[in-house]
Amino acid sequence: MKDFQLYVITGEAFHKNKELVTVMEDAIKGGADFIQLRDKTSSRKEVFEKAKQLKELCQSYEVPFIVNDYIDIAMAVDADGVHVGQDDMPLAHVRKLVGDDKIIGVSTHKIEEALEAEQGGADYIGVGPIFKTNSKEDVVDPVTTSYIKEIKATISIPFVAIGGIKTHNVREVIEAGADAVCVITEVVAADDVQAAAMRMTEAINEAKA
Ligand SMILES: Cc1ncc(COP(=O)(O)OP(=O)(O)O)c(N)n1
Ligand SMILES: Cc1nc(C(=O)O)sc1CCOP(=O)(O)O
Ligand SMILES: [Mg+2]
Repeated sequence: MKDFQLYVITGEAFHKNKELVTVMEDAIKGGADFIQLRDKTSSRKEVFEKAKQLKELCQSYEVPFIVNDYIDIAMAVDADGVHVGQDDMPLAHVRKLVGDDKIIGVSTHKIEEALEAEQGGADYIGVGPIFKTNSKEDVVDPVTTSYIKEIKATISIPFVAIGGIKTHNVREVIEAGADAVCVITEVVAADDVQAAAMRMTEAINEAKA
């Protein structure tokens, strides 16, 4: 899996008057280097159609494309991978279904979950929520940036910090040890999505410098 630093997840509820593909293309133009389709409300048929479009978009920019929750749809559109949570199918079975060449990301909120995902063969883990977020309904309490330090000291596979990350607080997240951050609203809810992604990319690069 190639390195990434700005992972952007779709959030159509936050850009009601703009097309999904336009928003995600603007995010990529602004520096998003990993994309996930996350859709909790559409029919499976609609999710499949969106996945097909985003796969084509991401492929044209050589940006990995991940599907949240729907392993079958990820496979059907030949996505680069899937993202699963703690309540989804166990990792070993996801791996059996998708094969060794696909990326599997696993959400984690505590060290035991992170170690289990690493030992089970996840390619990366999501670590969060770092800060308070309103973008996910069934979210646990913030793990805070000090937890990033703990993860960094414990885990060897790539991890991405997620939850309430904004341009104004991303420095804290990077300084705590994250190499990559994942956002929904900070990018997709912006009036100018490309500019928002560029601001986030610059803030990450400045914090890493
Ligand atoms: C990169 C990344 N990290 C965490 C999540 C959350 O996934 P999950 O726990 O499966 O919850 P839902 O997103 O399905 O509500 C994620 N999607 N991506
Ligand atoms: C989808 C998701 N998963 C989280 C986790 O902690 O696993 S937090 C989150 C929402 C992230 O959205 P925003 O950048 O708008 O806060
Ligand atoms: Mg999920």
